Amino acid sequence: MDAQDKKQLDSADKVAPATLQLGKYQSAINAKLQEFDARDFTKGFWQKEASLWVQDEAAQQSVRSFMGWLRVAETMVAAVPEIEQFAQEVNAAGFKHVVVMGMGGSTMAPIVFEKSFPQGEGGLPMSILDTTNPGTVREIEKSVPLTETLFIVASKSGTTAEPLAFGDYFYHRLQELKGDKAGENFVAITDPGSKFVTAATEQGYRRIFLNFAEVGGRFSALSYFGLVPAALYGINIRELLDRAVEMMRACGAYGPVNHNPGLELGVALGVLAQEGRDKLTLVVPQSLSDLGLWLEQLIAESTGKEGKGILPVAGEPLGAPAVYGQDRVFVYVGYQGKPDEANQQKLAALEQAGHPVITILMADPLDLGQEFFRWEVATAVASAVMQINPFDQPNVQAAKTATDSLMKVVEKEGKLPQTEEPKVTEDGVSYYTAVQANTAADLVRAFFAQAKPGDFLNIQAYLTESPELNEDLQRLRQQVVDQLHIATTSGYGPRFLHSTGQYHKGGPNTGLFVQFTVDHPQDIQLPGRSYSFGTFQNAQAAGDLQALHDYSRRTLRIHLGDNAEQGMRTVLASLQGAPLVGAQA
Ligand SMILES: O=P(O)(O)OC[C@H]1O[C@H](O)[C@H](O)[C@@H](O)[C@@H]1O
Repeated sequence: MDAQDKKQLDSADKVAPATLQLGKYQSAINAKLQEFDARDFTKGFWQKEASLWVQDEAAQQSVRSFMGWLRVAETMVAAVPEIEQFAQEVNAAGFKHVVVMGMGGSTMAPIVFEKSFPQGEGGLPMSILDTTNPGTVREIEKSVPLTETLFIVASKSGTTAEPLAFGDYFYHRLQELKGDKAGENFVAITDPGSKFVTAATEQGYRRIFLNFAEVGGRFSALSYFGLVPAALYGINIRELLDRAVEMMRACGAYGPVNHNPGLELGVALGVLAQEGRDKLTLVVPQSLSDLGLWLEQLIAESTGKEGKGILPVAGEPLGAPAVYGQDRVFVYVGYQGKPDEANQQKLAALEQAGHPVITILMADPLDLGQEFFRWEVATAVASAVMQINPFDQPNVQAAKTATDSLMKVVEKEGKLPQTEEPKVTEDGVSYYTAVQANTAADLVRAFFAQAKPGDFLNIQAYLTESPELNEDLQRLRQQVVDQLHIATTSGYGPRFLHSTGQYHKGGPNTGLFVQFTVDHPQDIQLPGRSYSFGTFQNAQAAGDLQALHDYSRRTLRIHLGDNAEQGMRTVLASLQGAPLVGAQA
């Protein structure tokens, strides 16, 4: 063993330990690891050899141009003083709150930071806005002291419709309060040369952080997109990065492949997916409940294309072996020395029953720096096993294009077009789907009767997130897992459009999609535009539904009227009485 091998092994010993209990899949995974070893895979990986993923020249060019994340943690170590100084300046200027506004990769890491860490010493409270839902926009607006709030508009491309709308809305509000000094309260994080740089400069933004063109959104947690909000929230970003760099060394090009934490995990996930274990079911303690949002985007958007993919399943209630099909791999991410008895016992039973179970135990939340990097490598490696380009999202655009056409109609006619008649309307709730039945209960049952082993349910909630609604959605998921034995995922729209939405349209056609929409009696008008947040959100729902239909997906849209909670209760009540029965394989 030479010095470089030894250094890499030392780093592998220092990172959070992972245990991979792979049962009967171990031999296939070992064989793939040996094959990769024989091909010098890790060397090629670090040299950005695009042929490891794809053979087409244009796709190879895309792979090569989005591998900046490999070294971004190291690069960002040098930027720590600049970011920390900025955080001090913000404090000194008297700011009391931070709101980060953006979609997908531009806000997922801040969401994880805010949920997984306590607010740090000298840090500011932080909220994240990543929805066009007028109820949520209003809640955030009411909960912060506007003139003492720093608004971060985060968008890599600088062209994403939502962050630009959030920026416009709050800039206008601040102009009402501070006149031409509004820009003092605004910060941009974007790529060099984006159109947004010009707009933010014109609006007198306090600061514009330029990120790196070669770092894709979902691989940007350890760049300015994650680190500026983290520092403002009071997280020790130097330590976070040091730990990420340790993981980077452990995942290096030297040393044995089976001691390379990212490679080992990625090969396991890729081979398991090929063997039909393609539902990566994440289990976490409550304090890490939002890690799943970040992982969902990374894994679903990177692997969910060309009819293939790994489906991340986050936030699903963990059950006994009898409720699961043969399509799962369970991954527990938690903390050393913090026993999580209930989950651990269930996972032990699942392992006994032959399900693959992977366990990663961090020392404390700062180890998330490591985990971001481990999972980025693992996702890229799994994509190589599956022979797909992990860095594009070819099917996300479909929903955006359909939404844009609908918004053109709104601009002309003042409202969204009515495209489809409901199959059933009961108690103010309307149901739209291709299947036939006369009552709401029968229609929903008929929709679920299409479920086959290996399918999954995806709940799409274009609603105001609330604890009550979260509980209702969990009940629905629980019923589906228990009675149909299929995986269930759930997301608030439009957040998931920039995350798992890629898999929904680009992955295998195994999804049953239930979309919840609502009227917005208390809407918010967007300044300088002919539409409101509520219309925008409903156009996004309708646009994605259109895209799902274009990809021949099975959908059920449930319009809850103007009271989401009440409508949801009606829907859940219609599911009581008899169990749901799916189709045979
Ligand atoms: O950061 P932005 O350019 O605004 O992009 C935000 C998000 O939107 C897109 O739709 C992509 O699917 C995501 O990968 C991306 O993270």
